[in-house]
Amino acid sequence: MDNNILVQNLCKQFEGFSLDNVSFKVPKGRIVGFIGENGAGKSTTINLILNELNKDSGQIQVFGIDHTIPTVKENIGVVFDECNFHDVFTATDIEKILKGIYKTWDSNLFLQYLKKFKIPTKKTIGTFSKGMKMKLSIICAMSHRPKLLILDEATTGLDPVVRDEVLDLFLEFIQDEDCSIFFSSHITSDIQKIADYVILIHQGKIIFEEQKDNLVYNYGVAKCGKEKFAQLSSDDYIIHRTTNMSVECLVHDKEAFKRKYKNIIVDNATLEDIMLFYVKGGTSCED
Ligand SMILES: Nc1ncnc2c1ncn2[C@@H]1O[C@H](COP(=O)(O)OP(=O)(O)OP(=O)(O)O)[C@@H](O)[C@H]1O
Repeated sequence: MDNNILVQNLCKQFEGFSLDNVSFKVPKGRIVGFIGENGAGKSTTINLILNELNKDSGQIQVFGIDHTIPTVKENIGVVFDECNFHDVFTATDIEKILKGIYKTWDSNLFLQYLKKFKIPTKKTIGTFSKGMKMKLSIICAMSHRPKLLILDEATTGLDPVVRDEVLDLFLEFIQDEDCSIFFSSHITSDIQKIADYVILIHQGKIIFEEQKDNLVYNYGVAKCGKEKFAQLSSDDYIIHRTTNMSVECLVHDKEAFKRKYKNIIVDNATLEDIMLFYVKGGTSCED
């Protein structure tokens, strides 16, 4: 079993939205970033994996077995974009509760994380800032030593310094080759920084599942005037969009493109650029 998550032909219909034949995998020892616009279907997919929602059809395996088998959840650490702990509790109270739930709870690890992220043990959560609540949620998800972390917008609300520390913690986590992280975020720079694979979902459909290095090292944005654009072969770019005077094209092999079209400027493409091309569209090359 090479994958900690395997999703095949997953479908879920809501009024006005459908998750449409979604398939992807989260390999062991890897971080997979899940990106897409608001309402694309990221949280729905995550809730289906966690069996918080019932699927209409398709298969979901976690750790090589059906995701509905109760023992599966014991090995998953989950963080949502909101802290679900009650305001009257302290971090120490939360520890007592979670210690009773998870057989693998590691109190020393929990205390180390609290210290590292400067979370007070005796103050009530009601007095915490949003960032402190987020950090506590992440710490709790990791302190029972899960094999899989599922994070839905978990770094939103953290300042850049703390985000960086948390991302380092995630990288440390997958040093154990059995562990994986499935990570949705609107902060594409976080995903660009730590993900091994990137999945883009748009309007309930998977647009691509790609190695991050392929996206950031090989994709590019070519910029030219309308006359030069008219001379391009449509096989050499994926999508184009027209601005007032010029045309921008997303290309999947910037070096090959530069060799063929020596007088056209090609910039590196960030994950955000790539996502915007696919999501906002432009004019696809078939048009
Ligand atoms: N329980 C539900 N009942 C009806 N519709 C739902 C339900 N949950 C989600 N939806 C709809 O499914 C669509 C996808 O929502 P989802 O929360 O999965 O998107 P998302 O990609 O996580 O978005 P965001 O980035 O804004 O969190 C939306 O149109 C939403 O209104």
